[in-house]
Amino acid sequence: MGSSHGKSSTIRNRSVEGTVSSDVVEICVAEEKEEILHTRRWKLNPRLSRGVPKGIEGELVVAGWPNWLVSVAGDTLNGWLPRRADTFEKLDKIGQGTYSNVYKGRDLLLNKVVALKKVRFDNLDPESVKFMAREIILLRRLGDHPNVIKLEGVVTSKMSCSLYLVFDCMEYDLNAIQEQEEIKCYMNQLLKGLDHCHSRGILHRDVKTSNLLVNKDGILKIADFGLSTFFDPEQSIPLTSRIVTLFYRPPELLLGSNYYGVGVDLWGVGCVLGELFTGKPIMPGRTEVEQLHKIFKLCGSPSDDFWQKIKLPNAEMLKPIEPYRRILHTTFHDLPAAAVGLMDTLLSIRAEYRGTAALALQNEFFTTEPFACDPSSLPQCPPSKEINAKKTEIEGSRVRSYARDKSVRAVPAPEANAELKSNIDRRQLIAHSETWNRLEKTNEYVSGGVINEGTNSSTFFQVSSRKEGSENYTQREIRKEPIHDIKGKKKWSGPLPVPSDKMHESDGLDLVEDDQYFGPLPSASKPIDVDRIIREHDRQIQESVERAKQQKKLAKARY
Ligand SMILES: Nc1ncnc2c1ncn2[C@@H]1O[C@H](COP(=O)(O)OP(=O)(O)OP(=O)(O)O)[C@@H](O)[C@H]1O
Repeated sequence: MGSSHGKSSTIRNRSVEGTVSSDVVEICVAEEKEEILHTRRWKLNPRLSRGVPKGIEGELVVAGWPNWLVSVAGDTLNGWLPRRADTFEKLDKIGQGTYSNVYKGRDLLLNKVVALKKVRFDNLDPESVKFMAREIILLRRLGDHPNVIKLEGVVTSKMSCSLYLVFDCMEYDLNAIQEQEEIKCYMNQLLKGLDHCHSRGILHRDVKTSNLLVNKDGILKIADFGLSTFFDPEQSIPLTSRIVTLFYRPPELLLGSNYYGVGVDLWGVGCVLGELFTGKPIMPGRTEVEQLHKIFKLCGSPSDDFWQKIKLPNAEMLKPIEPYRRILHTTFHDLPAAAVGLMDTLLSIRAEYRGTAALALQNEFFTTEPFACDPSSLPQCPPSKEINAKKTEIEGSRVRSYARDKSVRAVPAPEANAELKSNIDRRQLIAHSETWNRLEKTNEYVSGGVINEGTNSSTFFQVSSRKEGSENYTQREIRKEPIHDIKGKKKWSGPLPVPSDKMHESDGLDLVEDDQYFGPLPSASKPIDVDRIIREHDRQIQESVERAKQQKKLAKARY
């Protein structure tokens, strides 16, 4: 586990409910600024980047790239031409993320089916543009690897002010799988993809089953690099600890470490491995504190020696009163021994014991029978992603069998929603801090084209409770579903206010309207009050947690 360096140790005042005080976030913001600087350092390193010689910027703009994108991702665009919107035909909607809608499309030039990820930008929010540009930079750096989603191109369009990322179109999400040979096959591909990312100096930082996509040939590709970052293998540059979807977040991040490496992704791989065997997330915490508690209950709590040596910001407050024994092997006694062996390594509390993706590929799990099957022999399980997208409205693809259980009753979970809100705000915050950083450092306002979809966060969490089963590792399950059905009608917004829930399903024509002209951007007229956003954010979470507590009390009193 990384140690705390310098200013991180000044982080304090973290409340037990998992809310974060503004000074904590201030430091996180500062660290994210460092991270962005780090990214710049990588960009400027001639070994890692071609850089944009003077004059090339002009050429890029002449080539049709919008100014705003050239200014933040110029070197990455070098050698690329923007694709015209009318060279694609938009077909069905096949997915929806917090920040994007994903459509199946046809590349009319190559006569090939592709996925078009339409990225939403908040109104007058150029920092979101920069955030997105970072995703493009990372994806281009990753290049072409069979197990990493390939960015085939970028499409820009004037009228709708949208940006589309073009990817290979994948047919399936990674569902629960029964056969060991199949799980080995997918895990093998996942680790190869991850090894490629790490060897290119990139941490994914959001490894989870829903970000692992599979095509009809059984090829798994790691997708969604929206939270990814460049990293320093020596772990000398601080990174934010507020990333990775909660269920898959490693203990060092929950304890507030800002110096971490490949271990954060390997922890996620361990969670995915368990989930593929059991069919549900193995540690579904609802808050950061509960997540850490679940981790300690399953993986054991660290020794006193560890707590004494560790200098992580939240360590003191989060140390369990009673130590927990590691019960991974007993909990998963039904699973093949080699699988639990690999989980045991990947789910090490100490990040350095998790090893690397390359080492995991040599694990006994892969070298003993039954061996991984060939991707081409994997069963082609219907439904396709289009059907899946529709099905998601009702039951959510990864928990289908679970949802069929009559005893499952969906109840809104304020804490879970608070967590989601927190995640959404976090990305927003990172984006804000990024701009703020630039404004402070260069005294320059971002200019360029604002892409405004008028939409914002648009997913919700639903917590399903069921009768406790024999497994002691999961009593509750949280499903993530789109708020909108496939026709774009709002289903249920959950208790949290969604800032803007307009959906632009009718913007399907924007891909065939005209070329890539972007007018000048309105400049940011007013600095963003990051503190205010953070205070408001913390207050909302606190309120949600309080409400949840009240509800629990009331429910107890009733029975
Ligand atoms: N290349 C692809 N082929 C098929 N479907 C895809 C592809 N890329 C994304 N999707 C679908 O769209 C969904 C959203 O995509 P993605 O996760 O990249 O968006 P996001 O806005 O970054 O989401 P998140 O909320 O996970 O951060 C995915 O869960 C997946 O189902």
